[in-house]
Amino acid sequence: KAQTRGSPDWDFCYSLLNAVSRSFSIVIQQLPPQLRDAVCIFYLVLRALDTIEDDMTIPVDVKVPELVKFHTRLRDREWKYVCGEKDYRRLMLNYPLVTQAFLQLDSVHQEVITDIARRMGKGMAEFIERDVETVQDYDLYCHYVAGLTGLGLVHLFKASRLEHGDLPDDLANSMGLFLQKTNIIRDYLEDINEEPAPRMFWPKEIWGKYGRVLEDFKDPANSAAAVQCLNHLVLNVMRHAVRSLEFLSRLQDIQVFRFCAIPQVMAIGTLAECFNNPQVFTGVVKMRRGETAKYMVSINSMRNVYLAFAHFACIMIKKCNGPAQNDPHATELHVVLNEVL
Ligand SMILES: COc1cccc([C@H]2O[C@H](CC(=O)N[C@@H](CC(=O)O)C(=O)O)C(=O)N(CC(C)(C)C)c3ccc(Cl)cc32)c1OC
Repeated sequence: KAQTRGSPDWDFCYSLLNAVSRSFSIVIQQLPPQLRDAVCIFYLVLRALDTIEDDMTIPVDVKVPELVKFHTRLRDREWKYVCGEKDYRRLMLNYPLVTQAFLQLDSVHQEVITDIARRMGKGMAEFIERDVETVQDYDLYCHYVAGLTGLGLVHLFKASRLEHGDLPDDLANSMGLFLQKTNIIRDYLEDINEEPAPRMFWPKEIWGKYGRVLEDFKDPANSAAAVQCLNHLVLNVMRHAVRSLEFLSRLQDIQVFRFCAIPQVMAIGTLAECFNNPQVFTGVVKMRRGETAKYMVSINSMRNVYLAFAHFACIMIKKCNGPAQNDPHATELHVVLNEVL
């Protein structure tokens, strides 16, 4: 194509991707060429939208219109909105380079990314003005910020003609909820200590059964109640595991499969670490580094995904039969885990 305004700086876009998504950028770069650039730009576009949503120094009356209008900026070569910290700030400062690359994508890919950015920005704006109270709010918020990403990716897979199977919205949505809810659970301490103002997404309908205010769980004296709340939330997210496996089982391209499966395996590994673990309230619980690397190379088949899911499900079942045996939700988790198995 005749480059009307200089060719996009793809090296810069991929260096930004490496900066903002650590291990995951490697998996994106292994995608087939007809999908790789679209996913790289989709990731950076969503990361920019997320950076605006996350920046607590932006006044609400400025942030809400910015989020709602974000999708109209995708074609504006001059637009940038400098906010956020560190590598995310570098993304926002250099955002016109992302726009230049976005405008080189196939028009179908541009349309998918624009539609998701529009719906996500609108959803984020809705939750700037109200908190996550009920479990229904929790599912809706996670649908907006993560489920929509899953839906958009399915459209990109189809447009690139790499996937032809039936990948319905509720399965794609579950892929997002499984990842987002896991992050929300894992990041309790990081989020509640956030300056200048914490933004918490734990649904009050659940945590309200275990404490008066979310901060109560930071107090070691409330550790038993905090862990019971944590286990209740792990049970809630594990309900999406079966749909996540169903989605993965329908994929046809091996690189698309790895791209989708690796984050899901990391998520259930994180959940197994977090379940019944009081350290969630004193530090950030992560999978052991060696385990992450092992799964990055070994997740090449549905068989290996089942083995990984079964491995982590058994870790949680052992906790249900051991230290968590008196936890009211451990019994129900046992049922959900047996479904996974
Ligand atoms: C079918 O759906 C998917 C299939 C494959 C991957 C993802 C999903 O996985 C990463 C994985 C990732 O980004 N991992 C990070 C670790 C971390 O940030 O915790 C990393 O390894 O650096 C992730 O976390 N999110 C962010 C959301 C969950 C909000 C969607 C994400 C953001 C943009 C895109 Cl294009 C994709 C994803 C999917 O999205 C649901």
